[in-house]
Amino acid sequence: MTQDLPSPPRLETLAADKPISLFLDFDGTLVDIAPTPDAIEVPSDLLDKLAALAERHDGRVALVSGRAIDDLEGHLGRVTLACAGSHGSHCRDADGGVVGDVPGALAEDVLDEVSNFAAAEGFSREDKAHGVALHYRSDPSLENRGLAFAQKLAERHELQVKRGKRVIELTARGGGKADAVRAFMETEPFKGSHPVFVGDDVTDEDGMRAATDLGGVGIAVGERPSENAKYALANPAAVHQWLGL
Ligand SMILES: O=P(O)(O)OC[C@H]1O[C@H](O[C@H]2O[C@H](CO)[C@@H](O)[C@H](O)[C@H]2O)[C@H](O)[C@@H](O)[C@@H]1O
Repeated sequence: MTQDLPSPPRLETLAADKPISLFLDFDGTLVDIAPTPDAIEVPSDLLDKLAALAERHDGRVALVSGRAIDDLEGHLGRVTLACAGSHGSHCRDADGGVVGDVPGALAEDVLDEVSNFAAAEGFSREDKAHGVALHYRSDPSLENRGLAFAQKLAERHELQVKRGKRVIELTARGGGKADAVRAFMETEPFKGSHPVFVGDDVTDEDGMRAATDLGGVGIAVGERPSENAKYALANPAAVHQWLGL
């Protein structure tokens, strides 16, 4: 780990004087980064362990992922925790009820343009209910071309561009991991607790900032220097250990 941040106190210590909520990113935080989105290795008991963690914290655990919720469920099974997909565009409570506002899907002509560009330039495309991602892990030299394309398209269609690990994404404006944290924190069982956001990527900075603003902390995972984290953990294995999964 290259960043100069201390390890967090033990989870039990952090939760000793005040109720905390755990907001957990998925890729790079709970599972290791893999060559393609579908190649991740997800322990078969991960969801059960997360459910047990949620039970220990009276339901105050939420997954906050860039992936669409359907995609997460394809890897984990039916998620019975609070959950935010597509970078916080779609938030669901533990009973499946919608939390906060949900933006619409991207317009067909935008999706067609992204699809044509991806096919012509060698990106791998990931469609989501509330956005679309262009992956270039197999050829990092595509980054600048992908970014220029996404920025122009975002300007023309009033969308936002999100950056991640070897991925460029387009989503509707508004929404994000900060909004997801804030929306959950206004509802039970999160209300009145101190949010702890754990994540590894650029989009997680928003979640960490929101958690800090609301009296909690951010925990960065891995080597990427973080502007908003107070603590750091080396990798997903260290996250599992810290969470007691
Ligand atoms: O917010 P997250 O849960 O961390 O999701 C971020 C993106 O994760 C996935 O892409 C990343 O992980 C892939 C598997 O390790 C990797 O192949 C890819 O290069 C990474 O960018 C996911 O596919 C995206 O939809 C998420 O936005």
